Amino acid sequence: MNTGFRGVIAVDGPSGSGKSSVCREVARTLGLRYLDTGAMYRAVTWAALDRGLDLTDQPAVAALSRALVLDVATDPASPRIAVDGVDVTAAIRQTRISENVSAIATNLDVRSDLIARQRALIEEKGAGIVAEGRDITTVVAPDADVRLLLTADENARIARRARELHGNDDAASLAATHAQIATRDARDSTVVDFLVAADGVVEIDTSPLTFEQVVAAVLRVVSETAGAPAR
Ligand SMILES: Nc1ncnc2c1ncn2[C@@H]1O[C@H](COP(=O)(O)OP(=O)(O)OP(=O)(O)O)[C@@H](O)[C@H]1O
Ligand SMILES: Nc1ccn([C@H]2C[C@H](O)[C@@H](COP(=O)(O)O)O2)c(=O)n1
Repeated sequence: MNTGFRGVIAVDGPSGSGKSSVCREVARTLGLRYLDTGAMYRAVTWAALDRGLDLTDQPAVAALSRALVLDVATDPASPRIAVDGVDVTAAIRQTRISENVSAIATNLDVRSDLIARQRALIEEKGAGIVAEGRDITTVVAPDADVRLLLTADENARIARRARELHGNDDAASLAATHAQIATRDARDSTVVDFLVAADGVVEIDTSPLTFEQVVAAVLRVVSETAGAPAR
């Protein structure tokens, strides 16, 4: 479906709320670009580990971030990211990156650098985009045409991630996933608020909804606030 909507859709939410999967599908449906800002924090983490940096050395990590060439491809059918010419799309999903990315995401100088890059990507080409992360509705693109917060209760988020990572949501998988998600969200929320909707941001609680229902709910909000027809 290509509706003619060419605006900016900003989406935030905690880990496992469904941002990436839902936003990719919404972008595909509306014929928009798709920006996964979390992938950019992960790419800087990959580079810092690759260079053997101490992640707590904030000035050194920020200097590295500013020096990196980040190529971000925003086709929702195949979102990719490269660091200094190395495609790290798969590598940034490794557990070692998930375990270390909060050290980078809480580095305020890295945030300034990546926020500037994200704004440039959002404005690029004059084409519309769905951008998702933790601070898109509040900091990166507070003037977006559509602003959404996807939430889900912690149990739902942990079960989703356990099924994705371990193929099931038995007790052992839930316990392993709980530690990862809760620790990361707690650290990340020290620098940005992605748990409470800011003024003007529409919250969708995805806990009781299927993936398809969430996509439909987002398209409905887009239609209501920006005039693109819902499917
Ligand atoms: N409504 C839903 N019901 C069940 N599973 C879902 C739903 N939405 C997404 N999922 C699944 O939950 C998992 C987590 O979704 P996704 O990666 O999109 O979350 P996220 O908010 O982007 O998390 P993160 O910020 O950690 O990357 C994926 O396996 C996805 O397919
Ligand atoms: N705009 C953003 C996007 C992401 N982060 C942080 C939060 C996570 O720890 C990390 C990776 O994000 P994910 O791929 O899990 O969505 O980056 C952030 O602080 N701000």
